[in-house]
Amino acid sequence: MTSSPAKPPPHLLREVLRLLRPFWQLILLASLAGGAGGLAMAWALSLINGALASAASAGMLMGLAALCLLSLAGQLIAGIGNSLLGQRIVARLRQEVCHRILDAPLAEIERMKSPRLMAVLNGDVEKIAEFGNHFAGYTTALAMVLGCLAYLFVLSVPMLCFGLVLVVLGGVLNSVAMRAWLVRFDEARGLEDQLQKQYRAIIEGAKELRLNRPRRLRVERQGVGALTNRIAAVNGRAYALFWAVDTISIALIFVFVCIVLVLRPHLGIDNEVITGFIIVMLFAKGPIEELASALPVFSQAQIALRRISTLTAGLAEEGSNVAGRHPAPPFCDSLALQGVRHSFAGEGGAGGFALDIPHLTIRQGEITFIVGGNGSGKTTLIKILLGLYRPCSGDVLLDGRPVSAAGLEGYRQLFSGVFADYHLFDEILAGPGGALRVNAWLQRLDLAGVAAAEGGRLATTDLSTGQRKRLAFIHAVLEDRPILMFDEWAADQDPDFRALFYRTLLPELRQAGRTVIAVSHDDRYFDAADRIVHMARGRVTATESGGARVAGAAAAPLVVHGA
Ligand SMILES: Nc1ncnc2c1ncn2[C@@H]1O[C@H](COP(=O)(O)OP(=O)(O)OP(=O)(O)O)[C@@H](O)[C@H]1O
Repeated sequence: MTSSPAKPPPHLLREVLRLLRPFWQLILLASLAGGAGGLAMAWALSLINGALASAASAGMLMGLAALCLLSLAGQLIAGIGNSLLGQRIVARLRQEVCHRILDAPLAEIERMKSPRLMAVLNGDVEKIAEFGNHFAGYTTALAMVLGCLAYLFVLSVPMLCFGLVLVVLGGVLNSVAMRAWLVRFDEARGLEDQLQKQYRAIIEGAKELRLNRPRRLRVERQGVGALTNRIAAVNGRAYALFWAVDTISIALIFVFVCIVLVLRPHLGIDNEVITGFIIVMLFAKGPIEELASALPVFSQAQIALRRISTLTAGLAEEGSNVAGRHPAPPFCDSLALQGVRHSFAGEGGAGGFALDIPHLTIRQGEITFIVGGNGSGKTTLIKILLGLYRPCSGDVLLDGRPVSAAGLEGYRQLFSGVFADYHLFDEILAGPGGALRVNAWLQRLDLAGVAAAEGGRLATTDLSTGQRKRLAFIHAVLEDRPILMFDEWAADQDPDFRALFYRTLLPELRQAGRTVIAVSHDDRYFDAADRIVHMARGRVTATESGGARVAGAAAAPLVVHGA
């Protein structure tokens, strides 16, 4: 079972072009409309300038009205087109990031840690959404500025040169400043990753923080307080720089207007050209300011896009095509691990962990318990058996045949279960007769009074810990998969439900032809298993038959491995 390795992060420009490519028709339409609007506006400015210099004729006024209409229509179409474009790109980006997270091997998601993933989903994607929301305004402003330059070109080449010098000066100034504020925004973004951890602590640690005042003060002052202040200071410096550059850019416009006025007698350029230049400069001030205000948002979007590309490139793909059909393969005889080794590297001086299973068989239609001390590797073994972790070496065998990478998605469809750190979905995916079956199970597990189900959706999942776990059991059973896995399911059930689980539910599942793999510490009920796999320090130390098939079945002897 192999996955394609993580790729190096793509070049930013290539990434932007890749995102834009599917929308080229919309981009073309919006650009043409924006360009036409900008040119019409430039032409209208020239008519206004002409009308100021001489009396306006009726034809000129009609032409001016037509050009204004054309300019407005161009702006409208470009605005709507670019808004749609911005929104579609953001939607595509959101879908892509979610897809990459869903498609990545579980081990990588666990390695990335949820605060980092949440920071990308909530922070970076939203930063790009913010840029996307203003995208139409920026492109309209750009069309206006280009239209103004076009008018200057028609008006007089020296005036165009003045305009271009102004644009180049402003551009150089902004790009130098942009480099400085990119560094600051990047630093702030790094701090935001740490802030996500603190957010998680104040939400998930709500109980502990209310009980422990010194810890709460630590989180509040040294965690959230210190981090938010540092982010504010770093972002504040970046924005101060932006406003300084913005003010200088606007001042440049006035300086150029003054220079032209002062030099007018020496330039030998007639008055109409000079007034045209001044009108254009003052008109272009608004769009130029709008474009300048785009730069910090653009810088932040650039950082966000780089982070998203680095994250998604860092996530290897399993290559599972979930859109295709992946029926579960038949399961007739056994699941087995053959020569499986898997290891976790230790972090910060910790020793790491290695699982080493030369051979292990789980028989179809049996109840197998996996038992052992904390940290002995039971959950890791389960994740390998269910195809969630790919072992570093060795094979997972289904009915004696190795599960290939291509068959992995189908193989996983053989299982449902309740993990120790399960997630309770509020929609129950039960097949035909779903509602009736859900209600019957709710009755049976004493949940009918607290958790009603309507249209396959649970009215509430705000229940006690044990009740939530029973709901998770209902989810797992109603998925009708041939193999069910329970990781310490009964640990938080009361004695009655614990007994129901081991003495009634598990035997019923086996009776119905299901295979059950359960991690358990309940040695009182070990006799409920057909087979017990003992683990210690990442190895299977013994397998023995339980007492489940009592009534005359000769208990197989304890087989001690590696003794
Ligand atoms: N994602 C991971 N990254 C690094 N180490 C891990 C990871 N998951 C588990 N480990 C390490 O592997 C070892 C075995 O963990 P595992 O969860 O399989 O034990 P377990 O037998 O299920 O324990 P418990 O009975 O406490 O649930 C532990 O020492 C743990 O620190």
